[in-house]
Amino acid sequence: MTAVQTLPTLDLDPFDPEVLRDPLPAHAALRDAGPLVRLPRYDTYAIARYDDVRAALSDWQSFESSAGVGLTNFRTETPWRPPSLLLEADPPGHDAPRTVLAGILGPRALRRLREDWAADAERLVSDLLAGGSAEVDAVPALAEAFPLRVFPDAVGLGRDGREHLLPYGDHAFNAFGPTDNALVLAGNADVAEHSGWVGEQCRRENLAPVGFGADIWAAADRGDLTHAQAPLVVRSLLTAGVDTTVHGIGAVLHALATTPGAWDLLRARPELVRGAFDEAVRWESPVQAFFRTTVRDVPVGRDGAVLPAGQKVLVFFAAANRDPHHWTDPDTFDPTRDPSGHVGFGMGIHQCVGQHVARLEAESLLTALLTRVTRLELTGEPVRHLNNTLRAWASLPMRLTI
Ligand code: HEM
Ligand SMILES: C=Cc1ccc(C(=O)O)cc1
Repeated sequence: MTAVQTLPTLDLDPFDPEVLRDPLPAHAALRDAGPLVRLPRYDTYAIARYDDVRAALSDWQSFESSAGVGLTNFRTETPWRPPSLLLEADPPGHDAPRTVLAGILGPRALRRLREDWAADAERLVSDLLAGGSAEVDAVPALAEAFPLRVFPDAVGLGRDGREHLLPYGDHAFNAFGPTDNALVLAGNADVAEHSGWVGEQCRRENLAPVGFGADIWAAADRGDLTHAQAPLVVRSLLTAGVDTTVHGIGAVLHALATTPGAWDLLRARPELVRGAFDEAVRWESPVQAFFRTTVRDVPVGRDGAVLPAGQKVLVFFAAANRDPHHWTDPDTFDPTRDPSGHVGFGMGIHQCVGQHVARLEAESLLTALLTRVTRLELTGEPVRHLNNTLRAWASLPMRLTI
């Protein structure tokens, strides 16, 4: 057994802005250091190798989420908002909300949206190309515009105030990091306003009679949830379901514009579109890492390392998704790769319950673009949007040639 003081140690700050801007060297250093690495900077630990990340995510009994999946330990510190009934819960409490959302967001339930979202995507792309080929910033014009056009309607939100959604989610994802870091402090000024608006939208009377929100409240009427739980489950959709897909779509557009031949390949082989989105989620990992908390002394890896009970440990989805011991040529975006097994949507009981929504949004938009656009290329330097948890683009200057 390797005592904690002899564990590999890195004086690494995963939330340093320069690491957030380019995390790849830090991820490689974490993988190379060992299956379990001490990060004394935050009195925490890191797991970055694919096999060990997958093992930790699959062992919720040893690695719990109910102490929070950020650096804050809910056992000893006050969360900034009431904990999520899914993300920050474990069985048995996690079970009912998860079963309800899995039913509402499952592939079958989404069939009714496929036609509407395809039409919405075609309208958005047609408007962009009304004057022929176009030069756009693909982040606001496509990556933000399409999810914000279809998802709030699918949830059943009213028309007003939707501009709160992105900044609310951005703050929520920052708040999984250190609560005293610059990104969190900058968000604190407006979080009450954004959070207040989001909370209001989760009330039954503010949701449309048809949509994911209404479905959640109907589940409460059936007794599958309590009525007290319903608004928090709606809040999960609003927290997890916007910024993630915006940055997932940003990632796949950037990947397709910068990988020679990829756009032509998808135009010739539209059946590759869904796989290409998952490959982008693997390659970019819009959600980089979440914490777990050890319930008992847990062995990690096969060299005798043991993580003591009660410790926060950062589980790096992004580092696992580029582990050369698991993936061939991991740093290459390859739309013909079979990306199954990637942990960009997590793994195990907390694996993303909205992944089918994300795939349908991406597929709808990409299909509309591939039909009309013969060439997609960058026309300027992309600009990163920094966040403690999200890997994101602030700007993607592009030319869409028809
Ligand atoms: C590209 C888009 C997305 C990415 C990369 C993503 C990523 C993830 C990841 C990594 C997890 C696991 C968290 C953990 O293990 O602690 C997760 C969970 C979750 N996601 Fe997603 N997500 C995306 C889109 C969505 C959407 C569109 C929704 C809602 C419609 C959603 C709702 C959720 C919820 C509620 C959970 C918690 C599940 C549970 O704890 O049982 N996500 N997501
Ligand atoms: C993957 C991110 C995520 C963020 C928030 C929630 C939630 O609030 O339940 C779930 C997932």
